Amino acid sequence: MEKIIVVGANHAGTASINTMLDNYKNIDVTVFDANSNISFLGCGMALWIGKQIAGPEGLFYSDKEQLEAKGAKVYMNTKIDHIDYENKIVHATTFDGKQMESSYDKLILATGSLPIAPKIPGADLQNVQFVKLYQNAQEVIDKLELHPDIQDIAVVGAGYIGVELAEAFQRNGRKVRLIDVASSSLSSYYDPEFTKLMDENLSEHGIELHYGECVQAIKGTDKVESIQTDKGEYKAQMVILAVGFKPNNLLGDNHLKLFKNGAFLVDKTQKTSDDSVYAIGDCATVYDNAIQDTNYIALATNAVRSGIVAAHNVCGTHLESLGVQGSNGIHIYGLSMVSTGLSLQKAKDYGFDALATDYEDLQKPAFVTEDNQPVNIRIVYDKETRRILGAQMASMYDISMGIHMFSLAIQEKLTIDQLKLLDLFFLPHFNQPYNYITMAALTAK
Ligand SMILES: Cc1cc2nc3c(=O)[nH]c(=O)nc-3n(C[C@H](O)[C@H](O)[C@H](O)COP(=O)(O)OP(=O)(O)OC[C@H]3O[C@@H](n4cnc5c(N)ncnc54)[C@H](O)[C@@H]3O)c2cc1C
Ligand SMILES: NC(=O)C1=CN([C@@H]2O[C@H](COP(=O)(O)OP(=O)(O)OC[C@H]3O[C@@H](n4cnc5c(N)ncnc54)[C@H](O)[C@@H]3O)[C@@H](O)[C@H]2O)C=CC1
Repeated sequence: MEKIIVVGANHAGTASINTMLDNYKNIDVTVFDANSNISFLGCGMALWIGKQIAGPEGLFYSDKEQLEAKGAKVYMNTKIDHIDYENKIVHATTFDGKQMESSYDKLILATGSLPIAPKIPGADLQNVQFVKLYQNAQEVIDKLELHPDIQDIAVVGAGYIGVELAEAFQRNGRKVRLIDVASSSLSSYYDPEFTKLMDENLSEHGIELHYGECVQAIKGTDKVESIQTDKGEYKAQMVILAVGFKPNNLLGDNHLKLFKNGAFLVDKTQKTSDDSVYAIGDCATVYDNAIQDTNYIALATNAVRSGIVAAHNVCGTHLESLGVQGSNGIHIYGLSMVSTGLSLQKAKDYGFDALATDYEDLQKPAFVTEDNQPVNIRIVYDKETRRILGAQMASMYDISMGIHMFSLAIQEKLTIDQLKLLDLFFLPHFNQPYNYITMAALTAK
């Protein structure tokens, strides 16, 4: 019987374990996770802090018992310290400090990512918080409930986590300052024409924006009292550090080949440079269809799909990943923004001779007065090949489903010209006969 070990049972690991156990017999699956819980949906953290959901109960979709009921052996609170790749043995420390080892035929690394820790004085003060695990969210919430004197919260990093938490803390009644070195929020996902909409939205709801500011120190005696940037010092009784993720490659041991940011380099079957070892989720690279090359994009959606792909390959069915576009979305005070592929700025940074076509219109014909909102769309494409490289959409209307089509367009290497006459249905309840997608494509240079 083939012995498979999975290290890490969060989104990527759980997807691979379920796929193996649901589809294959005669396999022996052993799982190790250093944490006490699995499958926490981090996206729910902001909703929980902002009191938009009652509590964290619904934010888990799997656990040790469910995986064991399917036949896996699951060791929680058990950290793999070292892997002997030559003899195919993992060495672990259990929750009660005991050492154990286990051998494998195939190994799946799903060790995820770690929050980047900015190297600044004061980062070890009380109430300086990372926000990745369920326990992190619980700690923040406990502190907010127990310490009403925490009134000023500085959120460092205006990426996805920072923006979502800024809204959450403001909804929780706190004064929020959002600090980023970049000149806007969400700068790696959207162009300024779109981030402007988000930043106006945040400002209108009382979030104080401090962009183009570099954090130099967090100050206080035991607890945080203020945060110092190159442009000013701001009161803060809590500081959230959300400046991105780095791949957790600690088990690579100079044995596995790494991508430039340290992620385990994998092929389209999720196999690493060692034939017996696969890597999935945030610890691994992805194939990025927008740039048609290897890349690193940390998202739960990628984690789940890469887990499915690895599971089939490990169990003997050849399956290649289709690649990803980094499709993502955010919803802040009713404003929905979705994007896929490259922004115009990013496309240029990658060396594309890129153009963008923009369009703004109402979602539905003007005679529809109910729930009819303006929509902004930008489609980014390559000037020479006309290949669609990315798309961004923003509206107070729920335009989220539209971006999936652009995700597929990038995956299938469609051109902006093919989009011009694409059959898109029309019904006034939903859209316009000359809808903004068609119009953006038709008006592309
Ligand atoms: C606040 C927040 C909101 C987010 N919102 C979204 C969203 O809306 N949409 C989206 O697509 N993505 C979102 N993400 C990103 C998403 O959570 C990650 O991409 C996803 O968690 C990656 O899953 P993973 O299983 O690869 O890694 P991780 O979630 O990092 O899990 C890795 C697992 O490996 C275990 N592990 C690590 N090392 C060892 C070891 N040595 N021994 C044993 N076990 C080990 C850890 O305990 C952990 O359980 C969000 C993240 C956060 C923090
Ligand atoms: N809705 C979604 O899809 C969500 C996705 N995620 C994913 O989780 C991962 C981690 O999210 P984030 O931590 O928000 O990363 P991020 O990459 O989205 O944003 C990090 C931000 O920190 C800024 N930054 C970097 N160094 C800084 C410094 N020293 N000082 C101030 N600002 C600094 C960057 O300019 C950037 O705006 C990302 O891959 C993200 O896509 C997280 C939350 C929600």
